[in-house]
Amino acid sequence: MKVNVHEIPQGPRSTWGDLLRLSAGQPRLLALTIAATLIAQAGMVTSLALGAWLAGLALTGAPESLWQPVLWGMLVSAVAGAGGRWWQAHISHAFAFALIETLQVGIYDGLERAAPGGLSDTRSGEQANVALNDAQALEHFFAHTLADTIAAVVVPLLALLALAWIQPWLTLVLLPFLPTLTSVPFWLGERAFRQGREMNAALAGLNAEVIEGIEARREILLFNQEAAWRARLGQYLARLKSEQRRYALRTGAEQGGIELIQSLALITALVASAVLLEYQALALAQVPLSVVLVGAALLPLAEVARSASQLGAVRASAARVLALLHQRSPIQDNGQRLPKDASIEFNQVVFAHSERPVLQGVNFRVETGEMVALVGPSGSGKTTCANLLMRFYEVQSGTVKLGSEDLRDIPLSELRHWIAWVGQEAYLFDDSIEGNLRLGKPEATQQEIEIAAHQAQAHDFIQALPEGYQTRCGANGARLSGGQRQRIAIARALLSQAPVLVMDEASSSLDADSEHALQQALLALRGQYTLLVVAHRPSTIAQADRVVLLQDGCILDQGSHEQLLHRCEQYVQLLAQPASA
Ligand SMILES: Nc1ncnc2c1ncn2[C@@H]1O[C@H](COP(=O)(O)OP(=O)(O)OP(=O)(O)O)[C@@H](O)[C@H]1O
Repeated sequence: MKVNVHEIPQGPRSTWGDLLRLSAGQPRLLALTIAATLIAQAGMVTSLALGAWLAGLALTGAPESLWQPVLWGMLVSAVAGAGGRWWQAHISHAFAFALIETLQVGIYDGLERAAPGGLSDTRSGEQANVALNDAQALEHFFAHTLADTIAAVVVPLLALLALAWIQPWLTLVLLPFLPTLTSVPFWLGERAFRQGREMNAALAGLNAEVIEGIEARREILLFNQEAAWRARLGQYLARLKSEQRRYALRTGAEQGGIELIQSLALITALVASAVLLEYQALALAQVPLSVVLVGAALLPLAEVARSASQLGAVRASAARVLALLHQRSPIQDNGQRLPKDASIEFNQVVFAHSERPVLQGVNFRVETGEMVALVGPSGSGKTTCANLLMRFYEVQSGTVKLGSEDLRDIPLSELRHWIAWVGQEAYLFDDSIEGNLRLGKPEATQQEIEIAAHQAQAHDFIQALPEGYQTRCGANGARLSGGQRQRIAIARALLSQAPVLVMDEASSSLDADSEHALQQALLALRGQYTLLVVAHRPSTIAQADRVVLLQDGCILDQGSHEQLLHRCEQYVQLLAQPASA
């Protein structure tokens, strides 16, 4: 049985509860982990207890016939303990990895639900930190802390019962120390959580800074900012160091407290044994065994208390992972209807980014098979229209329709089948060109791939590359030119066979060949697809059946290129500005 991570209840009170519920999703592995931990601890304690018992008997002249069976008993239980320890290492990690796998899937689902709007304020390095470091921090909790805690209840309990059977006073003198010992991590529990949270935040900030520095290394070099970047890294490192120091000081104080209580308990038990010996309430032969049982009652608890003093960081990691698991999608996906055709309609669309108005009552239509160019000054809201059509964001009022159906009534997966999107900076994976194209249709035949590449005017340049379709693109297509990247992105979109193509034309300048090839590609697609192009180049705009001119989030005019040239002064001015249309 696997727990659905989305069903885990929300709220700060339930961090540990949520982790326990998650653990219960793997009952077999959890039971085996506990069993292995118990065998490991019981084997070790039994072996020591038998040795101590034999030593006690030897003090009073035990019969030699006992030696051999007891030695065998010690050997068997020591081997069982060692086997249990080996099995525990194996099974506890299998248990932890099964849970981490569930969590990782939940984390990626959460990141996907939040993308691309919900996490725009979170740096990718911080998101990576949750997906990798925080999830791994929980591995330690599942693999070690959980089963050890359960064993730390069972083994000391059995040891105390055995001690009570030998001499009840020894159990009684130990009793007050046990809850005191286990309560140490709770004394500063909230502080540990706060410190863990700050330490994780500092680490995530450092990760984000390093990743941003790697991504922007060209800009850092070009603007001579290496020293400034190193100084920023230094600040993040200093913050991390100070948080780690604070965390280590508190952990150290807690561990010192644990050592002290453990020593006091041991001293009390030894003094009590001496007094009981004095008053002949304890036989000399029982002393070694009692000492071992006192250790068996104290040590597992002290061990768990010691590892619990490290749980602040684990709880902080858990809180971040759980927050991501509970991340709600800003987009509701409960539509049931299918588009009737490939037409697009914006009807009185209003949209704001964090209360900053972007679109203010936008109306326009794109008929099936028509090519419409969305133009306007930078920041006028063109890309936002494309994002709303892809339902990356939700309109605040008005409607966006595809095939006469409100987008909110169409299942998202269906919408993605109907609309293919080519962004300004479409991401290419560090895979072969063919691998990148297959993202559009994983099961595509070589012939389908080549037809799409032909349509996107990409086939010839791909063939000319040393390894053709098997050429690696480099991280984010670094080995290709801007024009080549965009043509591969178009081919990938065409391969998906969606009848609507939304293209955010690259605003950066392209070389003449690439520009010509892109124009040819668009010409070839005209009439076959419904094309909505966020256009920046006069050559693209001139190809469109109609042009929609946006300014400050409103439609200023719409009509054919020629009509606007004749009647709209702002349109003429916009076209006159180089690469800003
Ligand atoms: N994630 C965001 N958060 C806040 N504001 C945003 C966000 N994305 C865009 N904006 C703002 O919304 C407005 C419209 O942006 P949009 O990208 O739609 O403009 P555009 O017309 O496509 O510009 P360009 O031609 O420069 O790409 C701009 O003022 C921009 O600053």
